[in-house]
Amino acid sequence: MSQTAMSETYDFLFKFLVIGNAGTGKSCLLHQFIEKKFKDDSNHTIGVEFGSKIINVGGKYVKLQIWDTAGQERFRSVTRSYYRGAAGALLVYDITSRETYNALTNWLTDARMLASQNIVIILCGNKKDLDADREVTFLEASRFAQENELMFLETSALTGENVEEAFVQCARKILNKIESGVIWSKSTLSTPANLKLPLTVLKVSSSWLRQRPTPFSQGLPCTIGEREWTGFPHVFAFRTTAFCGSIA
Ligand SMILES: Nc1nc2c(ncn2[C@@H]2O[C@H](COP(=O)(O)OP(=O)(O)OP(=O)(O)O)[C@@H](O)[C@H]2O)c(=O)[nH]1
Repeated sequence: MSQTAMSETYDFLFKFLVIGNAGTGKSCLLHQFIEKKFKDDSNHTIGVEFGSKIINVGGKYVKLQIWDTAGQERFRSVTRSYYRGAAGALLVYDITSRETYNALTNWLTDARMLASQNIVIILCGNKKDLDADREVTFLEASRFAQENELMFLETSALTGENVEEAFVQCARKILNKIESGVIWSKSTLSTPANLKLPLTVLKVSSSWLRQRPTPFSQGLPCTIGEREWTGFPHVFAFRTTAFCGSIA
C-alpha cells in the first residue's frame, strides 16, 4: 500500500467543530493538535478554517474533520451553517476572561440545536498557562460541565497541555455511543426523505455494519461494502468500507 493510501486508511470519520468566543484560542488549539506547535501569529478567523487528522482510539483509526469557526459575532450566520452533521465539538472559553465563560450557554444552545442533540461536547478552559490571570475557577467550570452533560478539561494551546486529550476524549465518547447504539437509536435515519440531507458524520467498515443492524440495512435502498450506495449521490463508497451518516 502506498504511503498516501496508508495514511488515509481509517475506520471512522467524524466531523468536529471548534466553537466559542473570539480570542479564546480555537485556531491555536487546532494548530497545536495538528502540527504539535503553538501558532504564535494567530489572527481572527474569517468564517471557518479546516483541519484534519487521523487518531488511534482504542485500536480504531478515527479521522477527524475539524471545522474551526470564527468566534466574532459578525460571522455567526456563516459559522452556524457548518454545524449540521457534526458528531463532536470543542467548546472553548478563556480561563482569563469571564466574558467568554458567560457566553458558553449561547454556544451550547446553538450546538445542540443546529448540530444534534447527541453531539458530544468537551468544554475546554483554554490558556491554562495563564493561571495568575485566571477569572474562572476550575471548580465552577467543572460544575457547569456536569450540569450540562459536557466533558471538561483545562487546556493550553501554548504548552500543548491536554490539547490532544481533548480531541481524543471527545472521539472516544462518540465511539462509545456508537458501540452502545445510542447514536443510531436516537438519530435514526428513519425515512428515505431524511437521507437526502448531506450528512457525513461517520464512516464504518462494512463488516462492522453487517454485525449491527442499522436503518441502512433495514430495507433502505443501499448496498453495503465494495459497491456504491445507490440513490444517495452525496454518499460515496470506499473499496473496503461503507459510508453512513447520522441525522442531525
Ligand atoms: N497564553 C496563551 N495564549 C493563547 C493560548 N491560545 C491562544 N492564545 C492567544 O490568544 C489569542 C487568540 O488566539 P486564536 O487562536 O486566534 O483565537 P480564536 O478563538 O481562534 O479567535 P477567533 O478566530 O477570532 O474566533 C492569540 O493571541 C493567541 O496567541 C494559550 O493556550 N495560552
